[in-house]
Amino acid sequence: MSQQPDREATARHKQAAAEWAVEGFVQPGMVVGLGTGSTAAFAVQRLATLLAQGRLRDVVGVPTSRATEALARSLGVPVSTLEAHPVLDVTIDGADEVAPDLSLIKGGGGALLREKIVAQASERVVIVVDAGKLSPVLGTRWPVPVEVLSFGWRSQARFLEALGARVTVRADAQGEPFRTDQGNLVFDCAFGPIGAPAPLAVRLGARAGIVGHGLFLDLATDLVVAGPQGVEHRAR
Ligand SMILES: O=C(CO)[C@H](O)[C@H](O)COP(=O)(O)O
Repeated sequence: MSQQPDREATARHKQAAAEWAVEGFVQPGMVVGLGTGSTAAFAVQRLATLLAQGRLRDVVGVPTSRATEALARSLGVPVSTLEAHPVLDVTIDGADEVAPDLSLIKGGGGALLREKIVAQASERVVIVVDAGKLSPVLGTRWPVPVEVLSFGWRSQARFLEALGARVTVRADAQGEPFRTDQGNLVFDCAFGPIGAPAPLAVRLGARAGIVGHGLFLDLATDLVVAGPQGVEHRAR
């Protein structure tokens, strides 16, 4: 079987989830966190369409990355900052892996730190995914991205290996070390299935030099997942 139809179906499901979330959760006058990645991009596009059609008004977006900011601006979605809007009504963002309790692995696009800051400032965090992102246990499908300061990065790699991770320094399309919007490195840390993500998150959060990690625990309030059977909404 060719891979192409699967990719097309996945893209359709991402789009369906994102559009459902925008239509279901964004109201006139809201401040909306704009996630990063291909699924979140569908949400930004839908927001732009509804604004252009006059079916939504007075909405302002707070982007989670430079890429999302550029996309929103190019589509005419008004953008602002977390400094100007420290409390957001809702954020719509994608994820790499979603466990049944709506804990997440995020950061496949490298925007994990800003995504978590924006999510923590949001009253509602709506995660939009295709059904292929669902997982019984975090770490089964995806490594945990960890954002690391360049200073002393080898020490952080050793620390992460001591925690049981197989560490890969993320590279960009040119084969150079990938840099986040903050200029930091990303280590993709394959722990395998993570039975107890909360203690791991505490260890990662306590380590100087680690500036962020992709374990998003107790943050998502809603999941919108689309697959061959249609769109499903789950609230935590
Ligand atoms: O966390 C993210 C970016 O840092 C993305 O939301 C995540 O990687 C999912 O991406 P996509 O929607 O392209 O599958």
